[in-house]
Amino acid sequence: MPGETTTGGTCRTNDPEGASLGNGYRVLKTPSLNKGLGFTSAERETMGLKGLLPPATLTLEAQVELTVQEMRRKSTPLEKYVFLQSLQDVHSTLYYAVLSRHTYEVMPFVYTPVVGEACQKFSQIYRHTPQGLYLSLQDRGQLRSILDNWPVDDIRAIVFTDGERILGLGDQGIDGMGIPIGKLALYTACAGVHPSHCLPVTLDVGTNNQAKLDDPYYIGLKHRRLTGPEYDAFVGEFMEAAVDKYGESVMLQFEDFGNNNAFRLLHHWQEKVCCFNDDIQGTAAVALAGILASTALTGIRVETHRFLFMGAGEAGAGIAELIAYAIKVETGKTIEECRKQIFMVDSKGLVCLSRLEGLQHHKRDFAHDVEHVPDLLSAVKAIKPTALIGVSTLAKSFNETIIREMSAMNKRPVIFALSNPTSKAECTPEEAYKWSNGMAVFASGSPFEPVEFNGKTYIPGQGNNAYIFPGIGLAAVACGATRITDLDMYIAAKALADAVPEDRLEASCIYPHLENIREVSLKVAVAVAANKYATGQASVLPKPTDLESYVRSVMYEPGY
Ligand SMILES: O=C([O-])CC(=O)C(=O)O
Ligand SMILES: [Mg+2]
Repeated sequence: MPGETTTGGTCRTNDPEGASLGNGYRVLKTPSLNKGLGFTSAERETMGLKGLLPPATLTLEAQVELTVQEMRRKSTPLEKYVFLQSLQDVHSTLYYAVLSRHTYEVMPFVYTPVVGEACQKFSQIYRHTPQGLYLSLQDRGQLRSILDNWPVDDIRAIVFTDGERILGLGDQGIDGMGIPIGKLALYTACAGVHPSHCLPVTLDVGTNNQAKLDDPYYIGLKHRRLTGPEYDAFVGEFMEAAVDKYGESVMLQFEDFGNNNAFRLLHHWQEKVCCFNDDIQGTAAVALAGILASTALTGIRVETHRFLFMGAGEAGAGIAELIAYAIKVETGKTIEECRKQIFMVDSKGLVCLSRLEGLQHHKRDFAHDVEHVPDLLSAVKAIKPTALIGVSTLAKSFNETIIREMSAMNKRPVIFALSNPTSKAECTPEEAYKWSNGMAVFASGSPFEPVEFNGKTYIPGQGNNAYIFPGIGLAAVACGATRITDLDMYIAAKALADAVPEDRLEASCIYPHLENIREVSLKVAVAVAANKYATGQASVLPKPTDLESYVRSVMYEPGY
C-alpha cells in the first residue's frame, strides 16, 4: 500500500488521511471525476466536497481560458509540456477540453515536437503518477496478470513502443513512454475516443543509448537491447496477453519501433490481430493524402508523378508502397509497374538494381534499373522528380541547390520535409518558398508557422500522421474492427484529401485546419468503418443504418 511503513513488526501508516478518505476527497483525487472549481454548490453539498474547495465556481470554459493563459506564461516548451501533463494527472476533463478547443496552439506541447524533448528527458521529469503500463523484461511470463493492475478492464486502443526509434531522435529506451501518452491524448482530443478506453504501453527491452545506461537516474532497465527470437517472444507475449484480456477487437498501434523490427513485426501480426504500424502505414496515409490534395495546385495526378524519396526507412517504404497502391487503383497497372515511378536515396546514394544484393528487404522493390549515383543532388538531376519527399531525419538535406534544381524542372515542385521533430526537418518552409520563388507545394511533419513571402501568406501543412491515426482509432473502436488493412489506409488518405477546404489550397496548404480536426477525424473514421463493415471486419453488429450519426454518437466530448 502506498504510504505504509513497517517498523519492528508493527505496521504503521504515514498517510494519515488514507484510512478515512471521504467520498468528496476521493472524487477530487480521481482525475476523470475531478471538476476542480467546476463543482456546483449542489454537488459540493451532496458529494461531501464542502470545505475542500474555495467558494468560487467556474465554468469549464473559464477553466479552459485560465489554463491556456497559465500555459502561455511558462517560459520554455518543456515547462508547458510538464504543466499540461500535470493537468492530465489531476483533472483530465479540463486537459482534454484545453487540447480539443485550442488544438492548433496546444498540440505542439503535448505532441510533436516537444514530446521529443520530453522523451529525451523523461526520467528527469517523471511525475510519480500512473500514466500507462511499463512492461519490462523482468516481467516475462507475467504480462497477462500485470494487465490486471491497470484500473480499467474495458481497454479498446493501445499505443505501444519499445522506444528504439523515437521520432528522428533514436533510442530513448523506456523514456519513449512520452510517445504513447502523446498519441493517445490525440486519440481523445482529435477524434473523441473515450480516454478510459485508451492505454499507453512501453515495452522495456533495454536500451543501447549509452548516455541513458550511464545515467544514475534513468528509470528503465540498465542493459542493452534484447534482440532475436527472445525479443520476438517478448513482444508476442504482450500481443497475446492484450488480445486475451481485452478481446480480438482491441486495437494495437505500433509506434516508434526500430527499422530492424518494425517491418517484421507488422508483417507477422497484421493478419492475426487488429493492429497497424503508425510510422509505416499512418505516415503513408497522410503523405498520400497530401499528394492527392496537391493535384489541385500542381495539376499533376498521383499516377503521373515521379517520386524521389530522401530516406528509405519505415516512413519511406510505407509511403512509397501506398503511393504505388494508389497508382494501381488509378491505372489498373501491376504493382511492379507502379513502383517504377518511385525512387529512393539512402545513406549509400540512389537505391538501384546494382545494389540489390546488399539491400534491406523493404527497399528491394524500389531498386530500379538505373545507374547508381552517390548523393541526393545527383539523384535529383538523374531522376528528374516532380515530388521530393524527405523522410531521412537528416536536417537541412534539402539545401538551396536541390530546391532550386527542383524548381527549374517543375512549375510547382512538391517538397515534403517530413522528418520529426522540427530539428530534423529536411528544410524549413521559409527555405522551400524562398528558393522556389513561392512555387513549392510544401508540407512538413512537425508544425511550422505561416510564412510571408513576396506579399503572400503561405501556410505550411503539417503532413503528420496525427491527421490519420486518431480517425483510424475512432473507426476501430466504433465498429469493433478485427483487422486494420492497407486498404483502410488508402481509404483514410482519400477521406483526408477530400476534407481540404478551398481557403487552405489558396494558401498553398494541402491539409485541413487543425482546429477542425475532430470533424476531419470523423470523416476518416466513417470511411474506414464503412470499409470494415463491407469487408466483414467489424464486430459491432448489426451495422448501424446511419454510420456517420453512430460514429459521432460514440465520440467523447469533454464536459461536465
Ligand atoms: O509522432 C509524430 O509526430 C509522427 C511520427 O509518428 C514519427 O515521427 O515517428
Ligand atoms: Mg512515430
